[in-house]
Amino acid sequence: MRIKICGITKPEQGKAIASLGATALGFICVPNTPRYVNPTQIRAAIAQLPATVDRIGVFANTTIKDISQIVAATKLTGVQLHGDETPAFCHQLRSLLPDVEIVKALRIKNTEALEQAANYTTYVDALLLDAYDPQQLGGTGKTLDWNALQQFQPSCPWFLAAGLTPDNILAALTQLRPHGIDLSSGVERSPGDKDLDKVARLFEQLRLAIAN
Ligand SMILES: O=C(O)c1ccccc1N[C@@H]1O[C@H](COP(=O)(O)O)[C@@H](O)[C@H]1O
Repeated sequence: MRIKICGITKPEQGKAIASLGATALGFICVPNTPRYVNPTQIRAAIAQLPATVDRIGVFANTTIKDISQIVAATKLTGVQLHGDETPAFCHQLRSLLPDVEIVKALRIKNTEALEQAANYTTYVDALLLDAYDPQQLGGTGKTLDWNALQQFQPSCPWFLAAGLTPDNILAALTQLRPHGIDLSSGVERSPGDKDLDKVARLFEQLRLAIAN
């Protein structure tokens, strides 16, 4: 299973989280949000990472030009689209950046929102399910109704996000079998300041999940 820790702002924390076992790190490229990092900060963090760790930039409601410039400047391996990007936008982005992983986040307000998934699967590498919040695009710490996701089986890989923590990850994974998980606020002291003890506890819990 892929394990993505998102909202990295400090290079030394990114390095430590990668060595604890994260397969992907996420960098928030959405200006005016609390975990925002600019391309210089992303480059500094990526310089500390082994090449095997995926580096995903999180964007929302911006232009293809903006995304492609930041990808070129930072060598991100993937982009997560966390706003209202359409399937056509994903298709266009994929044509321009064929070697970059595209993850479309769906912010789930109700069960109908899950039906959008099928419109994206042809154009993206993976989907990501996050919670809907009227004020914040992401990093809300709100959980999804895992029971309502039991039938969610898109034709592409998917990540479960939304309020996952070391304390609830086992419960989530007993109900669902996503291809990946994504955590941000659940392993933090404050926005953008990751708590390495919480990250270590997450990996202990995941080892338990694999053993059972
Ligand atoms: O984390 C942010 O600040 C953020 C800002 C804008 C778009 C997305 C953002 N974060 C994403 O939110 C989810 C879940 O976060 P949490 O675990 O509930 O705190 C995660 O995919 C982040 O990439």
